[in-house]
Amino acid sequence: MARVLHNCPAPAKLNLFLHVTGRRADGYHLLQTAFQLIDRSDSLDFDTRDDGVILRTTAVAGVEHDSDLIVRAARLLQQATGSNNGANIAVRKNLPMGGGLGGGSSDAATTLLALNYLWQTGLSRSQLMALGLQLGADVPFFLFGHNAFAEGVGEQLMRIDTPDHWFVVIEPGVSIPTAAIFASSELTRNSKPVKMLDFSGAYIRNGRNDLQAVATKLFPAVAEAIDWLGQHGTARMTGSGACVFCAFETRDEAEAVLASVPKKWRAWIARALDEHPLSHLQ
Ligand SMILES: C[C@](O)(CO)[C@H](O)COP(=O)(O)OP(=O)(O)OC[C@H]1O[C@@H](n2ccc(N)nc2=O)[C@H](O)[C@@H]1O
Ligand SMILES: Nc1ncnc2c1ncn2[C@@H]1O[C@H](COP(=O)(O)OP(=O)(O)OP(=O)(O)O)[C@@H](O)[C@H]1O
Repeated sequence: MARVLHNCPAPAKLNLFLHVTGRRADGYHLLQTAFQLIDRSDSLDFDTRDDGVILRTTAVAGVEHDSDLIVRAARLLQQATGSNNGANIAVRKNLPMGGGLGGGSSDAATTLLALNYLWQTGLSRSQLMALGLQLGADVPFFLFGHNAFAEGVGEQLMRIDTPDHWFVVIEPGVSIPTAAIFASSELTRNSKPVKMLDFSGAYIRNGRNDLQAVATKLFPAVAEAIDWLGQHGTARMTGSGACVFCAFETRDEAEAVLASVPKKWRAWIARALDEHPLSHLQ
C-alpha cells in the first residue's frame, strides 16, 4: 500500500554573512558563513510505490528529470540503503533557481528526510548529511535542522541562535550559476578566519558576502537591487546570488519597505525560522 507525505516544505536559507577563506586542492572553496532558515519554501508531495521507480510527476522549467536534485537524492538513498521502494514526487517551485536561496539543495534535503521516513530505511541524521554532501555543499545544512555557523565547504556545522528578524528579499530577475562566481579570477579568497567565539550580532545585522563583488560586476541587476535596498539598512546578497536581502526587527518595518520596492522586481518578506519544519521527522 502506498504511504504518502504531502505538502512537505523545503525552506530557503539566507547566508547572513559569507567569507571565502581559502581554496582546497580539488578547487572547492573554504568558507565561513551563517545559515539562516526562513519561512519561504518549495513544497513537495511524496507517494511511495513498490516497483522501485523514482518519478518526478511535475515539470520543472530548465531542469531535466534525471538531473533534478530531487530525483538524484531519491536514487542516492536507494543505492545507499539497498531499498527497492520507489516514489512519485511532485514539486511546487516557489524559490527562484540560481537565486542563492538554496532551493535545489533544500528540495534534495526534504526528499532525503521524507523518503528515509516513508521507506523506513533508518539512516541517522549524520548519515543523511554525508549522503547529502554528495549532492551539493548546501544540502547538509538543510538536513542539520537548525540555523548554523558553517565552515569547510559548508558541511562543518555548529548550531547558532539568531534573532527573530523579518527580511525583505528582492529577486533581481537573473539566475546566477554558482560555479561561475567561484571560478572568477577576481574573487578574493583570503578573508581572515573569524573565531566562532567572536561571532556576534554584528555579523547577523551587517554581514559581508565575499562573493558579492564578483556577482555584481557580472550581473549589474544585482548591484542595482543592493543599491536600492541599501537605503533601508545593510543590504547584501545571499550565497552566490542573485537574491539580495535586508534584516528588520519588526514585520511592520519590513512591510513598509516591501511596499516601496520598484515594481520591476519580484520581492517578498520572510520571517526567520528557529528550526527546519521537518526537523522532527524520524
Ligand atoms: C554559495 C553557497 O550557496 C553558500 O551557501 C554554497 O557554497 C553553494 O552550494 P551549492 O549550490 O550546493 O554548490 P555545489 O552544487 O556544491 O557547487 C557548485 C559549484 O560551486 C563551486 N563551489 C561550491 C561550493 C564551495 N564551497 N566552493 C566552490 O568552489 C564549485 O565549482 C562547484 O562545482
Ligand atoms: N529541484 C531543483 N530545484 C532547483 N534547481 C535544481 C533542482 N535540481 C537541479 N537544479 C539545478 O541546480 C541549479 C541551482 O539551483 P538552486 O535553486 O539550488 O540555486 P541557488 O539557490 O543559487 O543555490 P545555492 O544557494 O545553493 O547556490 C539550477 O540552476 C538547476 O539547474
